[in-house]
Amino acid sequence: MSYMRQIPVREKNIVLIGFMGVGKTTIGQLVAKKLYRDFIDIDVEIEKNEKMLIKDIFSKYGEKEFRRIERETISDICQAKRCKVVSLGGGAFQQEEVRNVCLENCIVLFLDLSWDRWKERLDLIIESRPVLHNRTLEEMQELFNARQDAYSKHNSRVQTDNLVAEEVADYIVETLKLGWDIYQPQKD
Ligand SMILES: Nc1ncnc2c1ncn2[C@@H]1O[C@H](COP(=O)(O)OP(=O)(O)O)[C@@H](O)[C@H]1O
Ligand SMILES: O=C(O)C1=C[C@@H](OP(=O)(O)O)[C@@H](O)[C@H](O)C1
Ligand SMILES: [Mg+2]
Repeated sequence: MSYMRQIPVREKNIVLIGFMGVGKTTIGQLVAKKLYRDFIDIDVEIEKNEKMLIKDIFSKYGEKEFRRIERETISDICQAKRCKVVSLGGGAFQQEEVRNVCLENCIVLFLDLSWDRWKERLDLIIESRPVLHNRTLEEMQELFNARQDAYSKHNSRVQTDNLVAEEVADYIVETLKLGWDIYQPQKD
């Protein structure tokens, strides 16, 4: 086993994962403010670095290239930074390298939302999420279901169905402070 320097828990980045539209960006910002930490949204980092919107990266270079950029951005940030709150894009955790780097270096929180509640948010998010374009609702549900396996690798899960964003953020802060429900996921 390679030698790895342990990161003190209170310095670990807090990483939010979950399907697109569950609230990672909105809630990540709130959690960062409540914990007096900097907030990093991986999609915003990518847009800044590439000087392009995510949907334009998809249309110009394709999803495969977006995933490469996404993987490298997450890997760099999760290894180099401390004490941040980091929101990933909803597809990032499908990549094994992303899961490994996050679970080895950070506290990974899964924002869970039921399919029925998620459907109600579709109009809010569809325009800026190219992965949803040209898919029927049934196909979106298949994608939603197919991704749950990757999200099951986390250190804690927050069920968000009946909570507004502020309530989810408060719950996360309490969870972190009191060490509720923080566990190690099973290995792949
Ligand atoms: N807990 C919540 N309850 C209701 N609406 C929410 C909640 N969290 C986020 N939203 C709304 O859902 C949409 C998607 O949120 P966003 O933070 O961009 O999600 P993600 O980053 O996971 O794709 C936004 O319009 C946001 O205001
Ligand atoms: O789930 C996905 O494949 C994606 C989710 C988006 O982020 P959010 O989860 O923040 O919407 C963004 O990274 C990109 O549009 C692809
Ligand atoms: Mg987001």
